[in-house]
Order: sequence, then C-alpha cells, then structure tokens
Amino acid sequence: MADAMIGVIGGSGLYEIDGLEGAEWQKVETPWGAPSDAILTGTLDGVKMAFLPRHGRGHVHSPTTVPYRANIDALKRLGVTDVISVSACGSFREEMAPGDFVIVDQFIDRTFAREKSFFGTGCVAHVSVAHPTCPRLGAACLEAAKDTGINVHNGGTYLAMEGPQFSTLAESKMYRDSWGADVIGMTNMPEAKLAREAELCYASVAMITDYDSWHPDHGEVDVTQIIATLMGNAAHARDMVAKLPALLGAERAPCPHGCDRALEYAILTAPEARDKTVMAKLDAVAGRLL
Ligand SMILES: CSC[C@H]1O[C@H](OP(=O)(O)O)[C@H](O)[C@@H]1O
Ligand SMILES: Nc1ncnc2[nH]cnc12
Repeated sequence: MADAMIGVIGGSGLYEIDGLEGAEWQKVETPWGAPSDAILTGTLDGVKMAFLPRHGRGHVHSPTTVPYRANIDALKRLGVTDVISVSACGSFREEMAPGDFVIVDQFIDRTFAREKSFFGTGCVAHVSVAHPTCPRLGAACLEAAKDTGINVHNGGTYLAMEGPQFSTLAESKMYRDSWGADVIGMTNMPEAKLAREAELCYASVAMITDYDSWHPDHGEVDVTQIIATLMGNAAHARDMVAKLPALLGAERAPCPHGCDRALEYAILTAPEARDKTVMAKLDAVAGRLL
C-alpha cells in the first residue's frame, strides 16, 4: 500500500479549503511553467491534502489561460495520487437544478486553444480516455456529497467549451438535445486528459449554478446569477471535501481501474529515438516509466 495524497482543484468560487493541519501555501515550479497559484498543503484526518485554486486566488486566469499542464504536474510532483476537480457548471437537465452537484463521468471536449498533452515530438504517447474519470474516486465523492446533505446526481456528461463567452442559444440547444450533454463548463478539459497522462485518479464534481440558455422559464445565463448560486455551492463543496479523507484513508491500494498505470503501454517512441530535453520535462509525470 502506498501513501495517499488527495489533491483538490477548486473552481470558480472555491479559492481555499478550511481545517488543514499544518496548512502552508507552497510555491511549486514545473517544467511547464508556474501553476495557477501556490498550493495549500496540510493534513486532514491524518490524510495528506493539497488544494489548488484553478483560476488563482482573486480569479486571475481565464478558462483558456489556466496553466493546465503546470497544475497537474505540480500536484503529481507534490505526491498527489487522487485529484478531485470541483467546478461551477450550467445544467442541460431540468432535474439537475442550481445548487445540485453532479458526479461527472464523461466529457465532450470542444476546447481548441489549449495545450492538451504532456507528450509530443520526441516522446509520443496515446493514453485511453474512454472512461476519463476514476469510478473509485467518484464513488467516494458521491458518498461525501450525500453525507453533506447535497442533492447529488451520480453520472453525467460534461461539455467542455472554450469560452470565455457563454454559449449561444443554438449551441445550448444542440449540446442538450442532439449531443446529450448534461452539464457545461469551460475547464475540465484538458485537465481530465492530463490527469490520465500523469497516471492520477481524477473525479469531477460539477456544482450547478444555472440552466445555461436553453430553459424557457429561466432567462439566459449571466455571471451575477452564477455568483449568487456559487456562494452556497462553495460552502457545500468545502463540507464535502472535508469528508473525503475519512472515506479514502491515508493508505491507498492500486487503482482497480488502472488510472495509476495508464501510461504502461502508451509510450510509442522507441527508447533510442526519445528526445532528452522532452524526457527531462516528463520527470514527474512519467518518471515511473522513463
Ligand atoms: C463563473 S462563470 C464561468 C466560469 O466558471 C467555471 O469555472 P470552473 O470550471 O473553474 O469552476 C466555468 O468553467 C468558467 O470558467
Ligand atoms: N452555463 C455555463 N456555461 C459554461 N460555463 C459555466 N460555468 C457555470 N455556468 C456555466
């Protein structure tokens, strides 16, 4: 059994978590640049924790400029084994109402202006993201949300859009009616793909803030309405996160779904053809294999 370390990436409205023993904001440098902010580390119920505000404290980074690769590398570098992403999302389903949480298990990636892989020329790898989230970690989040009294839905498809503008009405209807998406946000891609490349278990908790633009009884989405709902959601998210260490424990058995071995057969570049500079940048992400 290895030591567990729970990493939490806090989205809009969630810029810190409470109650960590030995809490300390740590600056972490990575070969991919600086992460969104320093990372808050400490322990909770005897389990190591790391918290990273995705947009930085003060909400500095837009969904496009969040340094996704640096964020995932920094968490891995600190020893994180399991990443819980918490995000504000719009809903395409009547029953997934503002204030509800959704344990996301699928994604449609519509982002186009972001670096999406740690790999490339000099070291090529193809991991599977058919099942992009970790069922073991998702189950713990579901239980923690239920224990907190949150109205939580188990399973949902998250449409990741580029933003920063919200969707047009035509897009909103298409994502909902033709594409079958359940929630919409701007940040979980490429985050989930990068977590898989870094062999980290990843679960995504969507906090519903609005009905995007499709709902005939709710006008179009606007950020004032989102922020009002976010305040309550963020308090619930902090309570949910506080329950995770007790549920997951300080020791961690290998992931039954193989998230922590995702790169095992994924690297195609022959050892003698690998670029040394590229390999050096992969020290944290793929150090286990290179
Ligand atoms: C505050 S509205 C739009 C903004 O909120 C979401 O951020 P996050 O996913 O980090 O919670 C959404 O993706 C947009 O970035
Ligand atoms: N409707 C929406 N679209 C995209 N991102 C969001 N974040 C919160 N609500 C959203």
